[in-house]
Amino acid sequence: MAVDRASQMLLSEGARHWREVGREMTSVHQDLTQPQGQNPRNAQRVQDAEQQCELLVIGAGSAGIAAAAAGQRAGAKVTVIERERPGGASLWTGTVPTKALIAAARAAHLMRTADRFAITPVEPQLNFGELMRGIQDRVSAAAPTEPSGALQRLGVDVVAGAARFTGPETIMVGDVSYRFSRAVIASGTAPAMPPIPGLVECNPLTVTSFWELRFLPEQVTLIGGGPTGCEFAQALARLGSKVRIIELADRLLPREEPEASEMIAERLRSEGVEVLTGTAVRRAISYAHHQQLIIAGPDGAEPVTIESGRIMVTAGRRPVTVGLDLPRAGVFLNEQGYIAVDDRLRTENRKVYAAGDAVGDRPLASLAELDGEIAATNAVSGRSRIARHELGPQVVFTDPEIGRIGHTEMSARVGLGDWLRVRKSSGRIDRAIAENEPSGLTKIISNGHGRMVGATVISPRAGEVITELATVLQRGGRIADLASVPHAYPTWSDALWHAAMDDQAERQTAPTGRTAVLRRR
Ligand SMILES: Cc1cc2nc3c(=O)[nH]c(=O)nc-3n(C[C@H](O)[C@H](O)[C@H](O)COP(=O)(O)OP(=O)(O)OC[C@H]3O[C@@H](n4cnc5c(N)ncnc54)[C@H](O)[C@@H]3O)c2cc1C
Ligand SMILES: NC(=O)c1ccc[n+]([C@@H]2O[C@H](COP(=O)([O-])OP(=O)(O)OC[C@H]3O[C@@H](n4cnc5c(N)ncnc54)[C@H](O)[C@@H]3O)[C@@H](O)[C@H]2O)c1
Repeated sequence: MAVDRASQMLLSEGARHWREVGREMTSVHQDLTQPQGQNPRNAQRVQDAEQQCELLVIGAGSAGIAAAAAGQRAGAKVTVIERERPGGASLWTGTVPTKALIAAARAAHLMRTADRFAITPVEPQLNFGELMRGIQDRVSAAAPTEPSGALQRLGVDVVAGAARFTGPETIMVGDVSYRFSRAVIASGTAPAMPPIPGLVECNPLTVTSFWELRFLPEQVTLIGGGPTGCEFAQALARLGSKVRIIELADRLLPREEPEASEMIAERLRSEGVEVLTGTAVRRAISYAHHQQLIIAGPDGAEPVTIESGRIMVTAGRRPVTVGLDLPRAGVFLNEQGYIAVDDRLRTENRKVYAAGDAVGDRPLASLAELDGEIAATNAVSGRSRIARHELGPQVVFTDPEIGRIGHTEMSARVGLGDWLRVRKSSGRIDRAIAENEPSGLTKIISNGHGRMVGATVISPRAGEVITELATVLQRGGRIADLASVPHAYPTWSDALWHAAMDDQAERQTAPTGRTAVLRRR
């Protein structure tokens, strides 16, 4: 069967095969969608039109692949429907290629700033086309190591095409109908396009189309200063573009600690990026050879017109639900437009679960994988596992990196109220001194029982450092535990240990016990 051939192809090793699978799937899909009579294979298809499957997964991104692997491990026969390429946004346009771009940009930055190590600095010569080809090679190389490796061994059926619900237990792909016992929707997100008049006519770049560029734009204006905007702003500036970043909120990275926003804005400015916060883009205008933006600053000043260079939209993501015909399945969206689920990831249709970015919350590849696994095991084995996203660390891969787990100070005050303790230290540890790195930040927020509820680390490799705290939080979050574990010296993780030790010392020396050192709000 053609679909089985596609599935067989998926089992084969290597990045090139992924592309071939994509092409093969496209042709399978074309076969399936051609009018009957033009293709004899369709006659057979229509005869056994309704396929039965135990667990049907829509989307083969991080969440879908994890769901399929977990479902198959739990004993179900799993079918995955994917309309583009298995791997999803994380592999092809998001997590993996951005980190490859950032690594190249960092090399350029080190060359330019080598004088801080008494090495003659040089202005790097960039071959952008070669860089982009190299990034694609690295993405392809990462493909077999994605969780899809598990699918390869487990023998999940993979069907190419776009899934659409036709009822509470049925979906269509092309003209083939599938009846499922359980389903997991893992359809992900796509770049959001803010409703700015004239923007679409300017054909702005997005994180999806960026990877098709063959020349580095001389000038780029990024609209949106979240993680994507900040990572791209720094990388593009380091590679040699003249970069401007416009953020609607009054600071970059508005979901992070204000100290993180400040440090990143300062660093970006020092590397030549123009940072405009509290700024609204009123209109975009496309001319034959250039583009302009009309922007309005925070102070109620008159709007001004600026030359934008190439525009890139990094203003967030929107869930991919159009075309799924969710109401036919009795699946509904929440107020933000994401698929509404309970904490066990079940939709209002008890047979249908949803996972990953499509359910909103915290759109991260690591959490999408966790979601996928939980949704599939709950669906197949009737368990009631809860997705605890607060235990998942997240990282903004700027330089310095910003690692966070759990609450920020602000969200802790709103969410937990009284008896918060905030321990801040500059991160001026021996490793930073040895490497001549400027100070960073370690901020640990704990409750009155000495248990951590959130932390932010700003330093080189903060992504590795923060992950240690996931284990601490999982085991109850006692800061005393963190302080009691020797940390290798001199490492960046040392900053955590110092912060924990300071916290312990302060608690013990508080003259009148708890109230003396805790701030009541
Ligand atoms: C620029 C950028 C950088 C990022 N960096 C990081 C990072 O450093 N760390 C991190 O943890 N996360 C990062 N992320 C987030 C991460 O990429 C996402 O959280 C992750 O991809 C979500 O996985 P998902 O499976 O939920 O959705 P997706 O990866 O979007 O997969 C959804 C899949 O469903 C398919 N699909 C949709 N509709 C249908 C349909 N009707 N029928 C069949 N198939 C369908 C799509 O084709 C797609 O393959 C980044 C994202 C971006 C954009
Ligand atoms: N390192 C990482 O883990 C990483 C990196 C990139 C993206 N991601 C994930 O992908 C998701 C999307 O990231 P993102 O940065 O694209 O989106 P985001 O929603 O996190 O940030 C978008 C930013 O754009 C701003 N914005 C929105 N409309 C605007 C407008 N009209 N003008 C100016 N600014 C505007 C918002 O205020 C916000 O700060 C994130 O939630 C994140 O989880 C993760």
